[in-house]
Amino acid sequence: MKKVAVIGAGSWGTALAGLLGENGHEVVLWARNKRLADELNQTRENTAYLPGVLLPSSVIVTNDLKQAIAGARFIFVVTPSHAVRETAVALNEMLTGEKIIVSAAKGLELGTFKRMSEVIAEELPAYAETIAVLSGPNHAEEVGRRHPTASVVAATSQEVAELVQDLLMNPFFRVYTNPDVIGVELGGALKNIIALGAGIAEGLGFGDNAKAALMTRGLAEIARLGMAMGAKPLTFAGLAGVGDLMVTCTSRHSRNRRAGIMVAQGKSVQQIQAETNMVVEGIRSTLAAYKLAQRYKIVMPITEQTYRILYEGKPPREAVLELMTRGKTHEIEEVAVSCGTLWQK
Ligand SMILES: NC(=O)c1ccc[n+]([C@@H]2O[C@H](COP(=O)([O-])OP(=O)(O)OC[C@H]3O[C@@H](n4cnc5c(N)ncnc54)[C@H](O)[C@@H]3O)[C@@H](O)[C@H]2O)c1
Ligand SMILES: O=P(O)(O)OC[C@H](O)CO
Repeated sequence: MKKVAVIGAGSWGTALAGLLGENGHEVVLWARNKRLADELNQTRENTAYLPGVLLPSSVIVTNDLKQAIAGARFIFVVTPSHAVRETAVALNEMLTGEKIIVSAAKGLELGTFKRMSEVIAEELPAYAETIAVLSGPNHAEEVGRRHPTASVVAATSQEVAELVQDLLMNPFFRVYTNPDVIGVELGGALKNIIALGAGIAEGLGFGDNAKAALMTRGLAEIARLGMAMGAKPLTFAGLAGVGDLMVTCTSRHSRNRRAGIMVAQGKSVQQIQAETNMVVEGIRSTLAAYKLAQRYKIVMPITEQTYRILYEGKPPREAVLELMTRGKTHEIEEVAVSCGTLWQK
């Protein structure tokens, strides 16, 4: 049994706290909102973020960060990505002793365009070597209901990755390790952009062909940017790459896909954010990836069109037409580029 703190009581933090509690660990879940913490302690159900799932009685919920991390060997950071830096800053004043920090947020920081593990390492330099990243096709709604799920833990230290793997593994949650932290994090952040696109296509009334094309060509551009940023191409063929891309583009649970449908219905980013209490990470990631593509001089047509729809008000049908009528290109050569062999070209 290990002491674990889970920071963030949204859908994913709540599901992870439940999973860790069921695995027999001593878990404290931190909720920003005291009312939510009190309600969770009493009813065990997070009606706002994970209705229908009951937390095991072993999980304690608090809105006192110091209490949450007291004695914890493992700290899961599960806030939305835009709150990860402020969370790490707050933790920095409190952390002492050996800790493993697990980043479970899927996004890129606006302005710096840093990955979440980079943000955490910057604010918690003493723990830079013991940061792990958790990613993969993992909807909280299904993990909370013990549906068979596979996930991946990335860390530069194999020992750290295996400690987190051992903590999480159980008969319904299977965890793999991967040393490619950059690839695992970028796969999780960039797939949300393609999910927005898949939702837009769905909202426009297009069918499965369009979605399959978006997913496949989306993966090619994720891999292109990822490799330019130092990721290993094969990671994108794994759970944090194609696995997460498939689930987020097709699942009824996907917030990014649902937001894309709303975009196709003519709603603005502001309207969508006002209408949902849940984070839609792809909205910020689209802006970050669009800027990163310029910085690394990578062609990312789907990301670019998604950016133009979200941030410049381009009509979605115009964006689709532009994607479909781009200059001719060669799939195999591009796949080879995605796989690294022609990367120097
Ligand atoms: N929901 C999933 O299935 C899932 C799965 C894997 C990864 N993730 C990732 O986990 C992260 C959290 O997502 P979620 O689905 O749990 O979010 P959510 O939308 O369900 O809940 C967000 C939570 O964050 C809190 N929050 C908002 N702003 C905050 C701030 N400034 N400081 C602290 N807390 C704040 C909210 O009060 C709420 O409890 C995201 O990066 C998401 O991509 C989610
Ligand atoms: O599918 P979304 O957009 O809800 O994102 C949630 C997780 O990243 C799925 O693994």
